[in-house]
Amino acid sequence: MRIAIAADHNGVPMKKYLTEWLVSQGHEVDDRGTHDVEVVDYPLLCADVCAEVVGGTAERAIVIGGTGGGEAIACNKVRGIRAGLGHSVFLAEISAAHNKTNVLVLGAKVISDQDAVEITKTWLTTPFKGDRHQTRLDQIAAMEAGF
Ligand SMILES: O=P(O)(O)OC[C@H]1O[C@@H](O)[C@H](O)[C@@H]1O
Repeated sequence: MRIAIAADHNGVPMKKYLTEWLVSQGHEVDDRGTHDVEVVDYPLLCADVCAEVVGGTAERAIVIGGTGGGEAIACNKVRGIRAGLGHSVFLAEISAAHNKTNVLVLGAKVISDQDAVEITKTWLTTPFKGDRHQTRLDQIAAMEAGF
């Protein structure tokens, strides 16, 4: 899978760890930064990777922040993006199965690097359930179009 990844200054080590794992699993990873601990503004990073997903150069994106809270808000402002916080394997499973998220948001201050791998593995491999969940996604898409 083609995956775009970004992290703010809080998530750089986790991004490196997760990217190495993703590549070891055969994924094509586009690392959009940031690359050091200098403080950056996460909305710009979110906009960048979300544009990749919406534009089709990446199938999915992963964004890592401190908690991920701000990143989730920012990503969900982009038309066509469904971003979900992945603070546990259960959340990641529901995020994929119910919400068909195309962006996974992680918090480097909330979970460990090893947790991030397990959460990402679940998110990438859990199929969308469709059915009533598709109805809700359609309703969300209609909201997005209307506002
Ligand atoms: O590290 P600072 O700049 O204080 O705060 C940024 C973090 O605040 C949260 O919304 C985000 O998860 C982001 O990573």
